Amino acid sequence: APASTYRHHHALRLPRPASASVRPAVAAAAMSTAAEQAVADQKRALRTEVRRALKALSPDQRASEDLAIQTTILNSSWFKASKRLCAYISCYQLREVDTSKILADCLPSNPGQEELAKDLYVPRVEDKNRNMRMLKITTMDDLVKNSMNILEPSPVDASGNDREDVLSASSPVDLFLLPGQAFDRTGRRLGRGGGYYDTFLLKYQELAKEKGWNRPLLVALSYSAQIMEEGVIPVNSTDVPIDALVSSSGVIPISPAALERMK
Ligand SMILES: Nc1nc2c(c(=O)[nH]1)N(C=O)[C@@H](CNc1ccc(C(=O)N[C@@H](CCC(=O)O)C(=O)O)cc1)CN2
Ligand SMILES: Nc1ncnc2c1ncn2[C@@H]1O[C@H](COP(=O)(O)OP(=O)(O)OP(=O)(O)O)[C@@H](O)[C@H]1O
Repeated sequence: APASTYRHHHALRLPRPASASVRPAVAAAAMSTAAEQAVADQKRALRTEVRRALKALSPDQRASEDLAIQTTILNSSWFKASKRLCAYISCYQLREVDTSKILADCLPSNPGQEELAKDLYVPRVEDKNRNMRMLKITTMDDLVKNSMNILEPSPVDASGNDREDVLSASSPVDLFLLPGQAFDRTGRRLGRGGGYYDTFLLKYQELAKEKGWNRPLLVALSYSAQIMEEGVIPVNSTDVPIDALVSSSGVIPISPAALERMK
């Protein structure tokens, strides 16, 4: 059943060293370095495999999946009801599912229409030490290309004011739209290997808990070629499970929260 699988998301499906089985109470975070290394190696191999599969997609195939995924999201009640969200700025060269129509829908289209817009926060990488912030933008003109060729907001706006950091905001985010390399129907998500999103999501979830906020829905956007069979994606204790997946075939709700909020 999806719900129980979800709860056991962090179970490591690897042969464990004998020492681990005689000490079953050992915390996942204290797992042996060898097991963590095996997971890291398996992740790297899977990323290479998926990168190859995505390169084989024709531009037409991609465009049709990009349209179907974005249309599903834009027409959904859960997206329409979201007032504040964090989303990624898709990078075509990295073969990420396009988010441009969704971003355009969130931003105010005309001056004076601000009240119809959603609050939109997008990632900015601060350093190679897994530090990423989510900063508020109000127009696509707020974005500049970084050294990785991904568009991201400058830390200050045109008037010289610091952009609002979502972790300093006084109200919660309703929805996260997440990128990734591979996903499965139990909620596992494989990123690009920087650990940026897992680190950020953990920080956000700690803040939400402290403030007594509802948890946001964590929704990943996926080409069909990125959806893996159960058990293929290796996970460790820092991987944050997703609530739902959107592919060109529609929404795949996974967590109890998604089953409740996305019907
Ligand atoms: N659109 C988008 N923005 C994002 C992310 C993302 O995955 N997608 N990130 C999520 O973390 C952060 C940036 N992290 C990134 C990590 C790796 C690469 C990248 O170009 N990786 C190459 C391989 C590089 C290598 O192995 O040397 C690749 O994946 O092909 C880009 C961004 C924040 N912003
Ligand atoms: N919350 C965290 N605290 C400390 N280290 C972390 C955390 N999250 C991830 N890491 C570390 O970051 C590195 C990359 O992690 P992993 O391979 O899971 O990234 P990913 O899922 O591909 O990336 P992302 O989360 O950016 O999508 C690993 O060494 C992992 O242990």
